Amino acid sequence: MTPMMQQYHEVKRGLPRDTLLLFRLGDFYEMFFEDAEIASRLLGLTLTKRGETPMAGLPYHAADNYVGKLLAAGKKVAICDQAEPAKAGKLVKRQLTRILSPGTTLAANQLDAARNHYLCALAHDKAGLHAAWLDLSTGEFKIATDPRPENLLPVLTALDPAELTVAEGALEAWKTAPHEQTALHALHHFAAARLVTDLPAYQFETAGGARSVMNTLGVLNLEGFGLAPTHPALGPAGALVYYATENLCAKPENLRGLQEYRSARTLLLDPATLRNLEIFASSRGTREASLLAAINRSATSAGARLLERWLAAPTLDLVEIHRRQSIVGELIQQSTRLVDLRGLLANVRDIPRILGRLQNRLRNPRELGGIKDTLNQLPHIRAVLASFSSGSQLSTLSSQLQEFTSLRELLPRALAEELPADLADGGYIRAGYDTELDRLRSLTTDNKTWLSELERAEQERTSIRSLKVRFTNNFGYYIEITKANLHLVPADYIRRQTTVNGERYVTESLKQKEKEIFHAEENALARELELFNQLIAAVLDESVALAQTADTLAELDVLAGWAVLAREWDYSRPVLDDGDTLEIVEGRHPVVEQMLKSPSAITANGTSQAFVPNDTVLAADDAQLALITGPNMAGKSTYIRQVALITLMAQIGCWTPAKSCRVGLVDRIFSRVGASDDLARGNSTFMVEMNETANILNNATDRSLIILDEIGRGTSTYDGLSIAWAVVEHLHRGETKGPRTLFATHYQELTQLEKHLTRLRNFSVAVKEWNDDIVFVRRVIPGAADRSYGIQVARLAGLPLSVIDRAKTILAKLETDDTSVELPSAPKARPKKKISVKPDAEDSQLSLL
Ligand SMILES: Nc1ncnc2c1ncn2[C@@H]1O[C@H](COP(=O)(O)OP(=O)(O)OP(=O)(O)O)[C@@H](O)[C@H]1O
Repeated sequence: MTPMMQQYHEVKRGLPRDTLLLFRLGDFYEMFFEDAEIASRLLGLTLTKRGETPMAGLPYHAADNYVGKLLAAGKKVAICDQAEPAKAGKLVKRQLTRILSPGTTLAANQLDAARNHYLCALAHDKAGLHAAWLDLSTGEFKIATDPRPENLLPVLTALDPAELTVAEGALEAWKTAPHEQTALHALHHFAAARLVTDLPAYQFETAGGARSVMNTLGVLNLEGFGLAPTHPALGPAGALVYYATENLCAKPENLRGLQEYRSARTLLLDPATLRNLEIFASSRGTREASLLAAINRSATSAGARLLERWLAAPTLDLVEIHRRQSIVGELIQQSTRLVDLRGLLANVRDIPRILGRLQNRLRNPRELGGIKDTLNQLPHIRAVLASFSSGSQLSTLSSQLQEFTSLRELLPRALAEELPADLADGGYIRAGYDTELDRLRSLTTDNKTWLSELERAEQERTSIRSLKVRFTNNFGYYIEITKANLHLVPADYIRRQTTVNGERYVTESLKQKEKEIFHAEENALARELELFNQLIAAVLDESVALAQTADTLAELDVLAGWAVLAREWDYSRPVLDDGDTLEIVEGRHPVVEQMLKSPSAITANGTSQAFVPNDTVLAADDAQLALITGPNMAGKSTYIRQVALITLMAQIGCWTPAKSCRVGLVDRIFSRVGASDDLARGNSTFMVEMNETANILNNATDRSLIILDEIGRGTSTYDGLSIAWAVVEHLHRGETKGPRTLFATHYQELTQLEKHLTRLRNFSVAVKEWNDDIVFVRRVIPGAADRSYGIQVARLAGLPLSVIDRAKTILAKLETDDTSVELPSAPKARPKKKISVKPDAEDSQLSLL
């Protein structure tokens, strides 16, 4: 084995398995053996062979892009660089620079700017679920523990980590847990869908975790973060720090602290609800048409990420909600200033991620340029904010923005106008900033003038007018003489190379000058680097203040975006309190409303359908349960979703699409909507529906908001009806109150429950009949619907007329028959009584045949 191959194997041996090693050889990163085969397949690189060794290479300057693709394919990539300048004939030292994995990458082009990027560690024991999560690109670091995994899984799902770490064997243990341990199965379900990295179990021990966390944060104890050293989530936190350190090949330098997340302080949105209500992604999996997209008007990526965090864990803190609302209110008042502010924010760069890279040794001149541009905006932003009334929430926010006077003066003075992406290119320090650098640079320019003068002088001396002084990377400087003039070449020329058209020569003085030029360039680059490092140090000295200012800017950005949104769509400020009512006057669905106005929804004659607003009144102890019936396509699902979305928007501090709205704080929003199946994991549509319903019935409190759409539809009519019925009764079971619930159904029979369940109210979505047609008016009105118009809607959908006619005949027959069933065993205070339900479909069908 060659010494270089030995070096390769030594590095490779130390890597975790499944990690591709990119080994720097000159201007290329090479991969060998199986790595070469995998990478050539994933990246479309040519697979070559040296001897028996398969290899594939990629140019080092394009590495970021290729690595991005490998990470996206779920691979981990180790980068091994040359640790000293190469010398001919000598094996250069090489060292592992960093390992990149989907959860620990920091390069801007490998991260979605508008999304947080979490690495998460999980451990489960008798005391419950312990979790830690870390966004290495911004330094956000949190832990949480909860005896009930169900309380943590919602927020973890919303965070959508790019990578998980668990103790070896944990995944298998969760998978094979006894069937009734549903929490463990949910945990397995959550983990199995992601990239999971196993770590030895001892990395998850609490005491060791506490030590490595303190060590990384540079603190002597965790009291400053309000955490005891025995907090069980310190185990996973330690595992995260260990894994990040391994990957960065250094301690992560940008962790700012450790915060505890408490589920009791946030509105929980369980995973099914996040999906059903299309909070972060639409049902098609795109961000477009999600609630997030509908309410995001941020001008900066840090703002977009903050909004994502607010939505993932809406607060239950009324003071905080009111603070956000008031700032939106102040901004709305001053429309021209709001426009100015947004213009300034658009020039704010991604400071949290820039700092993350600078602190973790990923440095290039453009990052400093980003800081410079942002700092330039600060005085203007503060000036705009100062023109709002003093003593307000906005002025408090403004006071958290620092000015960084000396950095703001230093960076524009030091940095050139155009910045290269690579330090090696040089030229990023402005002329006039440093006299030493200017002197070194002038040597280079002087030398270049010398070269052009040499060319002129040699042309004269030799009488060869085509004589040229040229430069290539391989040969350095030389004099080029064409074939026709070779007889004129003076004796002191030294021949170096023959080309197709002529010969290349050097002279002693040219060789000497070449040395001087290279030396001067090298010295200039070295001086630039020195100055660059001083600038980085000056920036990092302010890193804490910069990070705080960046947080404030992100907040301002989200809130200014909401002010624009509220103006654009005529939103109003909701009233939030700790009561348990929910009143919405003229509420609209934020996403559907925007879609109806989108260019694609505008018809050929230039009109678009307007969204029809509707009211809602719910109260835990009064109108607790709204049962909504109505024809297909009438707007039931839209209506119940809009209530949930308005509530959620209100609780993150956003204004809401309603004329007015009052929300008594909600601790959880649950939803069971539509039919989705999970066939890949062995669950039928009905099973998913029942799982989700079970979760709601087991976990809802009197403070929760529940929306249920067509419960029981996935099974036979009677089974479905009975289940729906029992679910309604269960939700109404409290003596005086229960969770605020909206229940949309096609089971007309359920409307009769209004007579027996005191807190149930019937509503329906009205339609108008026109001959045999129906017209949707989208109005929710009190009282039950009388029929479901399924056949008319089916006709609108284009079912063949013969089928429609036949269906009508069958329906007429079914409706003339009558049978009765007993009410299921009644909850107290309900007299036993018979109500009519549809006849047994099976029998009647037979008689029709
Ligand atoms: N208030 C409204 N204003 C305008 N358009 C609406 C309104 N509500 C619903 N729509 C439109 O009507 C369509 C059907 O609504 P939705 O899916 O809520 O009906 P549904 O009653 O739940 O139907 P089904 O019972 O068949 O599931 C929606 O796609 C939406 O575009």
